Amino acid sequence: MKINKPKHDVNPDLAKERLKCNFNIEEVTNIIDGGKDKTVQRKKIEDIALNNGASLDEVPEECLSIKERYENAVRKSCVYGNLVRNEMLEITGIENFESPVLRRTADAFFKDISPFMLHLGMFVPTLIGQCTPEQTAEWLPKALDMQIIGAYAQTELGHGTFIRGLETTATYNPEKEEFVLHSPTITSYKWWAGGLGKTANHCVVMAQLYTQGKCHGTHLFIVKIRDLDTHMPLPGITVGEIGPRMGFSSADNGFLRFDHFRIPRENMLMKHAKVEKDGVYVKSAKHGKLTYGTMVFIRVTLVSEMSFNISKAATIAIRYSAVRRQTELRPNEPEPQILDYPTQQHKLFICIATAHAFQLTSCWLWNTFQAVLADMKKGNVDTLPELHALSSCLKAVSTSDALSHIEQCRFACGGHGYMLSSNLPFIYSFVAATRTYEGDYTVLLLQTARFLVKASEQAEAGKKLTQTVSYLNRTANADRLNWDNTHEGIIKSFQVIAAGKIGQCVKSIRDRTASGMDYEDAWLMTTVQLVGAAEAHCRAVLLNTYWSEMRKITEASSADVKKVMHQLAVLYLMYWALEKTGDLLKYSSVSKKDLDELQRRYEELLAELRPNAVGLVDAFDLRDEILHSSLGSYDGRVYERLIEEAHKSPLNDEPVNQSFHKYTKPLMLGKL
Ligand SMILES: CCCCCCCC/C=C\CCCCCCCCCCCC(=O)SCCNC(=O)CCNC(=O)[C@H](O)C(C)(C)COP(=O)(O)OP(=O)(O)OC[C@H]1O[C@@H](n2cnc3c(N)ncnc32)[C@H](O)[C@@H]1OP(=O)(O)O
Ligand SMILES: Cc1cc2nc3c(=O)[nH]c(=O)nc-3n(C[C@H](O)[C@H](O)[C@H](O)COP(=O)(O)OP(=O)(O)OC[C@H]3O[C@@H](n4cnc5c(N)ncnc54)[C@H](O)[C@@H]3O)c2cc1C
Repeated sequence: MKINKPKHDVNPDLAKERLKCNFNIEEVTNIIDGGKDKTVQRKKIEDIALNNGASLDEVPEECLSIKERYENAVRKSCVYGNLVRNEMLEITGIENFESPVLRRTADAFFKDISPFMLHLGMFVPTLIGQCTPEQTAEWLPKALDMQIIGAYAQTELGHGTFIRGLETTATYNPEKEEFVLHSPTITSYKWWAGGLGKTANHCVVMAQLYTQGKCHGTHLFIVKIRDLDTHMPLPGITVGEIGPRMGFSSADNGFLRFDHFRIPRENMLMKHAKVEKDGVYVKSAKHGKLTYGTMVFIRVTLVSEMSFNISKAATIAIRYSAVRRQTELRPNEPEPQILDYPTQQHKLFICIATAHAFQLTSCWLWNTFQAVLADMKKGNVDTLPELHALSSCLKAVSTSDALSHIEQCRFACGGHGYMLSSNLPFIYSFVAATRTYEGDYTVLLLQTARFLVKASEQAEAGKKLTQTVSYLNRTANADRLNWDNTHEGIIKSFQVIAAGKIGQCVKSIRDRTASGMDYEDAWLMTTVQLVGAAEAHCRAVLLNTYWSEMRKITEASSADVKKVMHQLAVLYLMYWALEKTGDLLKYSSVSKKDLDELQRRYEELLAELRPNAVGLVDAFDLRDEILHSSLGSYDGRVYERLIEEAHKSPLNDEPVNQSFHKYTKPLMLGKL
């Protein structure tokens, strides 16, 4: 594999690490990309970006003012958008406009985020999923060609989670064949939509549909909000940016208020329901939640997005840990590389394993999603509830785990990890938002819990369950599992933990209703347990999927690659078994001796993986221009880069800042 040659000598410690690596890095890269041809395609697309000015910021993004950051991000988005439409989509195929490769390449342009991300990320998928064929023909080519730029405006100031509580109204007027969009209250302001504030000229709006005097619940509408020539907001539209946030600093999350704003009838997205010219409401969907389709799609894609973000953080922290030396272990001996500390390995190797676990699970989830779409095309919506339950918990757990692993990577880099130039704070604040957006962590786990409680009751009634919950059929009446210290044994024990927790929830709800509580209150009182049960189910799914997909995908691999991929998966199983010892003690016959043995094996495994650590992150094949990190670049010139970045601080533009003469000196002289 052609590695982009570093311009400088590689740090000697990092160079030695690469010599220690005992597996074929390229083979692992191919596995991560999904095949050799995919690696070639990815590199070709990355080359297009890198040869066309990506990563060329004279002043680092973080040193710019809010306005400058936004303007710079728009400039780069236009260069990038143009490359996407003219060159990159030709390689991926237009149907793969959401390809992870495009997403990954975007990072070569944006350290933070593109104000156009939601255009490709949510606006286009909504058009694809929610339009009739005629509407698709009208809107999609314009959107893909970026003749129109869109946002997804669902959340309001008063409601994000509870979609049915949204207050924006779309009232049909049959005389004019128009909908009137209106924001009746302060809490009905649309709030948060990415790109809505200043960038978008169109948006998809979720609003309560009224026709013939009746409310039919939330539906989607496409709305032009700005003049395409002047970009001025249209009369009846108040639109702006919501203000600085923890991250997303180069984008324009927006607010939007409608004042009796009129749109043609044809602008209701009518794939699943429509309003006839005379105002008659017709529902064609066989499932009530198909208008939520874009959210399911994004939840599915976020699992792979989390894999990518953990792999970036792990690459930075592991390369840095190979370069950094700290603390004398024995007098007069050189200070060890911090990567030699088992505590450091404990923080970091799980990140490599998790990146693989999420990548393989995301491919499996994507295939499941495609199968459900195919079912729905044939009119069968029976598989949707399982997909909703699965995508909800995997979105919740993958974003939450990614966040805590990325924070560990930052801790692992000590003070330098706190520097924006390390890129870890950017990665962290980007991922922090994913735990909330597209469905809050707790809320989504409670969605999964609804499905699990029903499944558990069906298992109790002797019904055969679908694949991801079929373990409930086997474990419904199991009390404590006999501990079996094999890999399959660990996976089974997680299924027993999940089944036990779900069973306990069902019991709590029944006990509470039996003592006179109504079902809603009994459910509410049990929600802390229900969240735990859904998380446990998700862990069982993740462990099982990672293990079985890893075995499948490495079947034809070389012995060394097989070995190291196997070691990572075992590490993942052991890490989580040790994290959940309380649950294991409760739901299996595991003994203190078994757990001590597991801990010993885990520590040995860390040592076994140690020589391959740098090779494993090199296999993620993240070019420096995508990584944007003073600590994580391929050549390991950590200290030189930290100094170079420090010199870029605008505060170093002059030797004395004017504030000295204005304020400090008068203070020193008692003249203030
Ligand atoms: C040009 C250059 C550009 C450069 C760009 C770079 C390239 C980029 C390329 C790609 C980028 C990809 C990255 C994408 C990044 C995306 C960023 C996204 C940003 C964030 C966007 C948002 O956040 S949008 C807003 C999202 N909002 C939410 O998620 C809200 C969460 N709430 C809900 O989903 C629901 O309200 C609820 C599920 C919590 C409850 O719903 P509701 O109250 O209506 O229903 P019930 O509780 O009564 O449930 C009824 C019944 O229905 C079931 N159900 C609920 N939802 C679904 C569903 N979606 N599908 C199927 N079934 C569902 C529910 O479980 C109940 O079932 P029962 O059988 O009755 O139990
Ligand atoms: C960076 C970012 C970008 C975003 N982009 C967009 C966008 O492009 N378009 C868009 O429409 N939206 C967007 N959002 C909004 C996002 O989807 C919502 O913030 C998210 O769905 C959570 O809703 P909320 O803010 O109303 O939180 P709330 O629902 O108010 O949550 C607050 C707390 O209450 C708890 N809670 C709420 N309901 C329940 C319940 N039923 N049971 C138990 N606990 C509950 C939650 O767990 C949480 O702890 C974005 C948000 C962020 C942060």
